[in-house]
Amino acid sequence: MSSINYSVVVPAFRENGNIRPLVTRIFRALSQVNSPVNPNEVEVIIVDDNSRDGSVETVEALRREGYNVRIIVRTTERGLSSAVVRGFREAQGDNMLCMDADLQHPPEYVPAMLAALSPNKQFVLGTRYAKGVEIDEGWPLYRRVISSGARMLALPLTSASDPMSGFFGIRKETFLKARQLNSDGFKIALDLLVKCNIPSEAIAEVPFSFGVRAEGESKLTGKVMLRYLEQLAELYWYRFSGLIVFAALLVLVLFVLMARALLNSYGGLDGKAQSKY
Ligand SMILES: Nc1nc2c(ncn2[C@@H]2O[C@H](COP(=O)(O)OP(=O)(O)O[C@H]3O[C@H](CO)[C@@H](O)[C@H](O)[C@@H]3O)[C@@H](O)[C@H]2O)c(=O)[nH]1
Ligand SMILES: [Mg+2]
Repeated sequence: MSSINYSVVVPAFRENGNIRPLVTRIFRALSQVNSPVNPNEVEVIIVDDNSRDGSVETVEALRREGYNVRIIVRTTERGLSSAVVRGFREAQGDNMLCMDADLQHPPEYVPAMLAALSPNKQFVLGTRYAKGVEIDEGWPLYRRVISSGARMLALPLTSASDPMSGFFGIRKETFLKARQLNSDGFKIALDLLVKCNIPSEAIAEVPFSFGVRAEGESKLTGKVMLRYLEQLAELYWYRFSGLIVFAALLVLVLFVLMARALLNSYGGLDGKAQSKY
């Protein structure tokens, strides 16, 4: 039986410069005396979309040095969310974490994030909006505005304080229950929270200080933001369609009742007094 209990999944596109510091820092953090998680029970899975920038060679070198890391290279698919889903499907651990490659999610929080998962806490969310943590001053104002807007729009869907952080974990048993996942765009955490129907008491939150990208460039484009709005519309329908249909039926019934009352007041529906108008 595999002794791997924890899988850290990292979607990566053109992140070669960040992979070595990411992996070495994750395992260094796990090897600290106070780490709640045994590093020998952890695997790291990089899901790369055929970057061809030396990422494969970097991972091979790390493996030779003894780090439990592997890389999946996808050649026919692209996108952050679908890369995460692929990594989760291939993960051996019952406890799975998703984090970015660019060190904006500091690897030093990985032990606490992994340890927060348990049968009672099926989901863990790294949150940037809590006491004692901060967002790096170098993170641009326009990104802060977009992030706040995106967060507000998601408020009716989940009680989680920062479903947009991109730093989150889920238990495999819950992930396997997800139906109709939307693997487009960047917001896989929000999709999982809604589609797995995770109650607020099953969500653990771990405050973390959000950094700036170490190397390379962000892949968040206008198209990705548009996809987010489409995804929100789908999630609102998913969660509230019953309510929307009920409200529509209620309006229809009220309309019919009002129409009947109106017709009655003009002489009834029995045709005694035909309309003069
Ligand atoms: N495999 C794969 N990985 C991708 C792709 N696009 C992005 N990634 C990887 O996904 C991670 C996040 O991408 P960034 O380009 O760094 O995105 P960001 O603008 O910093 O946004 C991140 O932070 C936001 C928090 O403000 C998060 O909301 C967002 O989900 C993401 O985590 C990085 O490791 C990046 O390489 C893709 O098409 N394919
Ligand atoms: Mg980033």
